[in-house]
Amino acid sequence: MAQINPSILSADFARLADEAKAVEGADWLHVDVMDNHFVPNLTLGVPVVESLARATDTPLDCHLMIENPDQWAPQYVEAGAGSVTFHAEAAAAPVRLAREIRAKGARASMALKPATPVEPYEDLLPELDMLLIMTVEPGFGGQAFLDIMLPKIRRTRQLIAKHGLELWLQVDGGVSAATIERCAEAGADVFVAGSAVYGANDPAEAVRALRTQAQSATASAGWACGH
Ligand SMILES: O=C(CO)[C@H](O)[C@H](O)COP(=O)(O)O
Repeated sequence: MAQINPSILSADFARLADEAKAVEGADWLHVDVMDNHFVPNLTLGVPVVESLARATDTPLDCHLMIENPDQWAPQYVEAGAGSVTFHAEAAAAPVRLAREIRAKGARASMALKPATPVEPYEDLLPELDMLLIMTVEPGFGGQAFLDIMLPKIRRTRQLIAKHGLELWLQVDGGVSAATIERCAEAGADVFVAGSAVYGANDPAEAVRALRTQAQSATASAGWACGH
C-alpha cells in the first residue's frame, strides 16, 4: 500500500504540534533535520523531535540532512523516531550505522542525493528497511521535481525485485498531484510531500488524495508493493 509522509519542512514551525495533528491519518510524519553544513539550510534537532514524538501518534520518519550521522542518528532513535534516514554521502560507516539504528529499535534508511547512483550500494540494500531517492537537491521545500530521477527509481525497484527484498522505496522532493503517478509507476512506494500537503486548504484530504493517486498508479504498473 502506498504511504504518504507529509514533510514538516512546509509546516508552520511556530505551531508544529498543531501541524502534526492536521495530518493525522498520514502514514508517517517526515521530519527534515538540516545542519547548514550538509545542506545550506538549518531546521531542528533532537529536542524538537522529542517534543514532536510526544505531540503526535503519527510515527516520525526523520531525514537527517546532516554531517556526521554516525554520531547523531542513534540519538534520533532515542528521541522517538520510528525511522531514521542518513545520507550515503555523509555516513562514514553506513553498514555499522544501519545496524545500530535497527538494534536500537527503529527502521534504518539511507538517502541518495540526485547525483549519487544506487548501484554501488547494491550489496548494502539488505541492511536497510528503506532507501530514499531524492527527487530534488536536498535543502529546501517547494522545488521542482527532477524527472531525470525516474530511471534511478526504476533501476532501484528492479534491484529490490532481483534480491527479493522487503525494502521500502521512498521519494522526496517536488512530489505532488502532478508528479506522484510517475513516481509510483517507476516503483516508489513511500512518498514525501511538503508543499503539496501543507500548502493545501485541507492537508488531511491532500494526504488521502495523493494516496489514492499513488495506489492506482502502482496497481496499473503491476509491480508488487511490499507493505
Ligand atoms: O527533504 C526535503 C528537502 O530537502 C523536503 O522533505 C522536501 O523538499 C519536501 O518538500 P516539497 O514536497 O515541497 O518538495
